[in-house]
This record gives sequence, structure tokens and C-alpha cells, in this order.
Amino acid sequence: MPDIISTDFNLFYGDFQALKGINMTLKEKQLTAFIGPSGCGKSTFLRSINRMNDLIENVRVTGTLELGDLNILETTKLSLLRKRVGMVFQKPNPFATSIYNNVAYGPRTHGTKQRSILDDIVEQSLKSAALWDELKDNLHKSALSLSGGQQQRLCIARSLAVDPEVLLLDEPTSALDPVSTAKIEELLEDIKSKHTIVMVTHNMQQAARISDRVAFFLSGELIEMGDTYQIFSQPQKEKTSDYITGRFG
Ligand SMILES: Nc1ncnc2c1ncn2[C@@H]1O[C@H](COP(=O)(O)OP(=O)(O)OP(=O)(O)O)[C@@H](O)[C@H]1O
Repeated sequence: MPDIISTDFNLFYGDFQALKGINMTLKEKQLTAFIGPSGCGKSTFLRSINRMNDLIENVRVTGTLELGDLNILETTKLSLLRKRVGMVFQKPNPFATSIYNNVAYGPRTHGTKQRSILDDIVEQSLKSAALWDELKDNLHKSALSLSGGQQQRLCIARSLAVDPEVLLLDEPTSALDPVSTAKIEELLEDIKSKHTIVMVTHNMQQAARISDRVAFFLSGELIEMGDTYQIFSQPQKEKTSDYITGRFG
């Protein structure tokens, strides 16, 4: 599975430069946490990795972003890109249909029609998202009847159903209670050996608990990136140290 490599990546919203010369390697099958104060560009960079910023007007990018031989910024095959790079948002956003249909949606879109194959994918995806035991007898219930935490795990299952190489998560637990948060952290630990995971979080303890690597952003720049233990115990830059010790942000 290839790493994601960003080279001299800049992003502008109109005249405003939100990301400045980002050089970064996101290693395969690792969980990288993006941290930094509000407005520093974490979500903007995350969204660049599967071209979600295309939906916003007046966005301009320069530099390169690559996933192996896939040129993320130039590819015209967005549906293939988003099959390889899935995304989960802050607020759970299940479709207003059954649990089963939510998970089967991606594989169906990519051409899987056979019921037995879909059944298998739904079961495996719900198991990966630690939902199977809870939901296996109610697969045809509306996804909207689930709790917030279950809905978010369902959204993760929906992303996993197309077996993405990369999973992007934008503050996936910030709308959830501590028990649901712990369940999501546990499931991310379980799946990270199979996927490259990139997660924006405001929760320093969460980054320390589950990430392998941490990238610290400030005012659109990548200030420092390293192994999680190193970033939290021996940051190389004063700005990183100020941030993680709570002196600003
Ligand atoms: N659609 C947009 N149009 C113009 N400016 C934007 C847009 N989206 C974000 N920005 C600006 O780009 C900068 C980076 O925003 P971004 O949301 O990436 O930051 P963030 O670090 O993820 O913040 P937060 O932690 O609050 O979500 C901010 O100054 C923000 O105001």
C-alpha cells in the first residue's frame, strides 16, 4: 500500500492562503493525527486528500499530492479516488435508509449486485466497525433510529465497505459522549493495520492515545511532524511545545 506524499502543497481560498508549502509523508497503515489551533488548516489539508475542496468555489492549489501512482490533484476519476480514499465527518451523516443499505451503498455504486456478496460485505464492514453484534438482527431498521455513536460507527462501516486504502476522519468523536468515543478509538486501533488513517482532532489525549504519528499545524504551515511519543515528550520546535503544553490554542 503506498504512502501519501505531499510536496510543496499550497492552497488558496480566493486571495487567502490557507496552506503554505506543505511537505509531508503520511505513512501507509499508520494512524496520523493532525493537531493545531482552530483555523490552522488541518481540515483543509485533510479534505485535499480526497478532493473534497473541489466543492468549494475559488479554491486554487499548487504543488503535488500523490498516493502511489495516483496524482490526487490532477486525476479526473474522482469516484475512483474516493473509493481509495474514504472520509468520515465530524457529525454522523448516515443516509435516510436502512442500516444494510447504508453499508451496501458504496459496493453497489461500484458495481456489486450479487446479494450474497453484498451480505458478506455488510457483515464484515459492521464487524470491523464493532457494530455487528449490536445490529445484526435489525439490519433493515432505519439508520436514523440509531444513537449518535452508533451512527458514527455506521458511517465508518459505510466507508470501509469499499475497502479504501486511506480513511480520513475529521474530528470523528467531537460530537460524541466518552463511551462512544472510546468505542470509536478502539475500532480505529483495530483497523489501522489494514488502512492508512488520517484524523483531525482537537483532543490531545486522543492523539496521544491512538496515533502513531502527529503533525502539528499553525497558520497554514506544518510546523513539526514525528512519532507521537516524540512529539508529546520531546518536541523539536518551541511552537509545538507551547501548543501541547496549552500555552496557546
Ligand atoms: N470555504 C472557505 N472559504 C474561505 N476560507 C476558508 C474556507 N474554509 C476554511 N477557510 C479558512 O481557511 C483557514 C483554515 O481553515 P480549516 O477549517 O482548514 O482550519 P482547521 O485547522 O481545520 O480549523 P478547525 O479546527 O476550527 O476546524 C481558516 O482561516 C478558515 O477561515
